[in-house]
Amino acid sequence: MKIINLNDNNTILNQFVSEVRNVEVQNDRLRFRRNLERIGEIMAYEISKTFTYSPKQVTTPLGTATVNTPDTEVVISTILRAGLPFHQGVLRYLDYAENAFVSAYRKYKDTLKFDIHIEYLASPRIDDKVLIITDPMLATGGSMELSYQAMLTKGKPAHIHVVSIIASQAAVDHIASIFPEDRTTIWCAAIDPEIDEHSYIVPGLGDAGDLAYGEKE
Ligand SMILES: O=P(O)(O)OC[C@H]1O[C@H](OP(=O)(O)OP(=O)(O)O)[C@H](O)[C@@H]1O
Ligand SMILES: O=c1cc[nH]c(=O)[nH]1
Ligand SMILES: [Mg+2]
Repeated sequence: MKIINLNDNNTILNQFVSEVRNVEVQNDRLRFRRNLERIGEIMAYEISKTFTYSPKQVTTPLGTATVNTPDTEVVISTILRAGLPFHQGVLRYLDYAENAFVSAYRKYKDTLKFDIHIEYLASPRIDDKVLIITDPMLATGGSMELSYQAMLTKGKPAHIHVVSIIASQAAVDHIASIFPEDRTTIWCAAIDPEIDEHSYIVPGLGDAGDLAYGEKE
């Protein structure tokens, strides 16, 4: 399994990741959502390097040009809520992609214990397509695991890109142990060392869904 941490190279991506983490900046919801989108745009560009391409003829006003364009069939799937702006960023570059939406939320039994509930799935068939599952946060990896299982009711993808912004080391290890080894790539912009007793990533950024859309009741 390939694990690609885009933080290994210094690019402008670091600025956007710094802003979503920063308590002085992250409460500007518009900027927070836009930064998730911008990171999604960069990730889409990086992932596009793995697609298959073939030459096509394009008629210009002055002649004919040959351009290699992608042939890969892509489904972009997102995990509600925090995945929405991230998904939007990825979709902005992969405009021919199909789309899927899964809801996953933590239902707390007490302040520390919770189950993850999947209640909604809207997806096309995914057989033999490239599945990109977007979620900015991978804490325990539980939401990603259950969302992927839900997606499998729609077929068997040719390849799975698990795309996040901040992943805990534990989540990366968990996903590497359960996703198909030869057909999965994990992309992230940071791997953080810990999760706390509430299963939040440390240092992380806090609650991505609340920062994007406001607190839940
Ligand atoms: O790896 P996990 O331990 O499952 O945690 C990560 C999940 O938590 C966040 O969603 P959350 O449950 O907060 O829902 P929200 O997007 O509606 O806020 C995040 O977007 C992931 O889906
Ligand atoms: O650190 C975390 C964990 C779960 N959900 C978040 O938004 N952040
Ligand atoms: Mg949340």
